[in-house]
Amino acid sequence: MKVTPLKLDGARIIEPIVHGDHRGFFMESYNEQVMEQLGVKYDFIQDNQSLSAEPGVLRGLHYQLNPKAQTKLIRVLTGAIYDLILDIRKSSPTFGQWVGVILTEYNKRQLLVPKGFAHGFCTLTPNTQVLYKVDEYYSPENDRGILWNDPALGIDWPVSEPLLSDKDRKHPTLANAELNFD
Ligand SMILES: Cc1cn([C@H]2C[C@H](O)[C@@H](COP(=O)(O)OP(=O)(O)O[C@H]3O[C@H](C)C(=O)[C@H](O)[C@H]3O)O2)c(=O)[nH]c1=O
Repeated sequence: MKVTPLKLDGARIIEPIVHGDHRGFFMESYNEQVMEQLGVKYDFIQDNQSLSAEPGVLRGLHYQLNPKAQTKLIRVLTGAIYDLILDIRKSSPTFGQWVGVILTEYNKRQLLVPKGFAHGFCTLTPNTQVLYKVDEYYSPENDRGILWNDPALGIDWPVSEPLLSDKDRKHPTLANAELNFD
């Protein structure tokens, strides 16, 4: 397993070892001991899965407020996504900065999103299934979002008119978002 830090402190790309043979492949998609040896120790307690039927579906940008903030470990089971994280830690030198990565069923890359980040993705293929682990339970009362196309962020999404949930159409901009991350 390989861990590569991203430019936003705490965010990392995780690449598992893939054992290919004439039948296909096998991989340990998650191994707590190996992750801990690589300095990635989290107590994940919930697995999530979403299916997006069409390319151009955009889910995000989501986060949960403290004390229910979530670390997320995201991977793609089928299809491909442009996965994006936004630093919303007010004291961070990279506050308001974002990074996007391509996760696919073929590159098998995983994105580790620490607490204090908003997260979202845009699907690049039909029938895209995303799996992710979180270390805090879902908390609707602490569920918040930031507008996907907030002009102040200048996010370079691979789609201009995404398919959004009603909820995701109505999030505030970062400047007006409720934040409680140091
Ligand atoms: C997140 C979550 C949602 N739900 C229910 C609430 C709604 O009735 C339904 C769909 O929820 P939502 O529209 O928030 O799902 P997504 O738009 O895919 O959002 C998710 O995907 C983006 C990219 C994220 O990063 C978030 O973790 C997560 O919010 O599932 C649950 O029952 N448990 C949960 O943990």
